[in-house]
Amino acid sequence: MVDKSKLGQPVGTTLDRFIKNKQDEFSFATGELSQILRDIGLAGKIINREISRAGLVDLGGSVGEQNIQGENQQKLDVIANIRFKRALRNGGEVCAIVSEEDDGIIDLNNPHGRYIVAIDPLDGSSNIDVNVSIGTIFSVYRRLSPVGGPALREDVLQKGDDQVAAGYLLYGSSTMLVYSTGHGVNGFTYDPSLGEFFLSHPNMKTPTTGSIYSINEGPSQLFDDGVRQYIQHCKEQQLTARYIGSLVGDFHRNMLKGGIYIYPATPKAPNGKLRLLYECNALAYIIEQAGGKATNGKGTRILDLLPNELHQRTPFFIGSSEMMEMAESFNLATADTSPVV
Ligand SMILES: O=P(O)(O)OC[C@H]1O[C@](O)(COP(=O)(O)O)[C@@H](O)[C@@H]1O
Repeated sequence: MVDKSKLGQPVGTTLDRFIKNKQDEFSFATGELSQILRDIGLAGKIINREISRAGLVDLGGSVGEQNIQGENQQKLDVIANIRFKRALRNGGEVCAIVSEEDDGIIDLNNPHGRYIVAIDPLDGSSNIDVNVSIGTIFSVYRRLSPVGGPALREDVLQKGDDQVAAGYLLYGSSTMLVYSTGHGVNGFTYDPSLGEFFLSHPNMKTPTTGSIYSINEGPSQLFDDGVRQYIQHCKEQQLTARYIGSLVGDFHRNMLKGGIYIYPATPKAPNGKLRLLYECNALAYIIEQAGGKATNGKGTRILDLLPNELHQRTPFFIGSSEMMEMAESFNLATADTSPVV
């Protein structure tokens, strides 16, 4: 029975208070990581504002240039990239970031910062003009090189397992910030009237199985036999095909409801489309913290992949644990032995 007296009331704990309470639970915590999460939350609020008025102030459409990935940069891609860099520079804890939108390592002029951030400032941005959900994806690592000097390649080319925090913002029918520092996953919903994120999804867990499979089936004739057979299996089981084509939205829905998301390799794109550092690592960290799995479809955990370049891509299989095991059983049975990374 719904308690009607509570309907419409915001949940009490703000993002700031939650972060502070968590920090107090760890006597060794210095507050630096907390500051980074607050900075990301602040930049997220600004991006949320820009997205919600994009159609009114000519922020839709592309800037007429391509990013390092060869993709058309949208105006909001550029704005989001600037906003996150500025927030993290001003916060002072991050010495460098790597971004899906930039070629190399961006030094933030905080040589004493002990953290690195990898970010996709606005994922799925080709959907902006048609008002579909988009997102920001981020990973936080501790730097390996000595504090005081510039960040090095080894600082940014760490395994997903080395993340100390990761998460995403989803700009959807409501805006959410979901993150983990390795102690479970918590989700916060933005109340625009108060300008605050409130804890709305404490201790998120993904169901062990579900009824949704998400894959762009357009080029399915190019997929490995295993992937094609798994899709056929999903159809025979009468699972529901759901694919927005905007990773954060597809991921978030499946995490809440139970499902699997696949972006496989094709002969033209032997490592798939999605970027290990900016997209896959953070979501793999979140799904594992929520009880699910993420692999490259050939038995290797995403979080075990050691990147050797900033913009490296990987085939991506992520979701509920039982569905992942089933998908891998098809894919591995027909896999060739050539390495995928
Ligand atoms: O159109 P496709 O090939 O299915 O790809 C969709 C995927 O590409 C992405 O849009 C990549 O995002 P960007 O274009 O922002 O890099 C993901 O969000 C999405 O899951």
